[in-house]
Amino acid sequence: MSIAKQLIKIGALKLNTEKYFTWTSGIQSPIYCDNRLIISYPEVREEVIEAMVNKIKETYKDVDVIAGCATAGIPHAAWVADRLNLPMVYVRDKAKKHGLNNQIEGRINKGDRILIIEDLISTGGSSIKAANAATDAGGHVLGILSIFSYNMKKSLENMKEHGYQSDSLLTFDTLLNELQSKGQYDEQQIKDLLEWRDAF
Ligand SMILES: O=P(O)(O)OC[C@H]1O[C@H](OP(=O)(O)OP(=O)(O)O)[C@H](O)[C@@H]1O
Ligand SMILES: O=C(O)c1cc(=O)[nH]c(=O)[nH]1
Repeated sequence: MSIAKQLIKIGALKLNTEKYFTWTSGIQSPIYCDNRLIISYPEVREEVIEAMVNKIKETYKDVDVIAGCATAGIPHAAWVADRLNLPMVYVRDKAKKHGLNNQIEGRINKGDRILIIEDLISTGGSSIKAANAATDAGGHVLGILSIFSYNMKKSLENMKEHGYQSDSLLTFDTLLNELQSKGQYDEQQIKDLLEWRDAF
């Protein structure tokens, strides 16, 4: 089953046009995709890991270190790193205020080729912040691989501005097609959602 179908099946998609969701960027959105649910479904996470591993073998075969973007990217990074027998790190959104004051947990050696694993990209702000931290730590970021992207202009511009390649297993457009073909959302709802997304 496709990842779009799986996300719909496990109830990861929430639509509420009455009360908008607040995203991490502050954007108010009628839709929320909770990819965190994937960890509770072995068959879905297996599909995600396999798709990520295939993408890495095809596009990022020189990668040295898999980096999970905290928090929702961490489990996927761990499973992928394990499958590829590669070192792993994870990157917090900011440095800890106690202990070793680390932003990155795990070891990055100078020149390590790093792939950032993220569960979802809206504006791209979180994954770019993680990629910048990995670069500051001496790594060379090959790209950012996410499960899902809204494909907002904002994120595409942000990635370009920072010079990061970005790939997603699934985009908003494909997901909406799936929702429409299942008859879950009608044509007008799909049109409204696309218009809303295109405003960013
Ligand atoms: O592309 P962006 O605009 O940055 O938005 C996407 C980010 O938002 C969510 O994380 P959240 O901040 O909710 O934290 P979590 O991963 O700890 O759940 C998601 O997991 C991404 O990291
Ligand atoms: O941008 C976000 O914060 C965000 C959007 C979304 O659909 N799902 C999510 O987990 N975070």
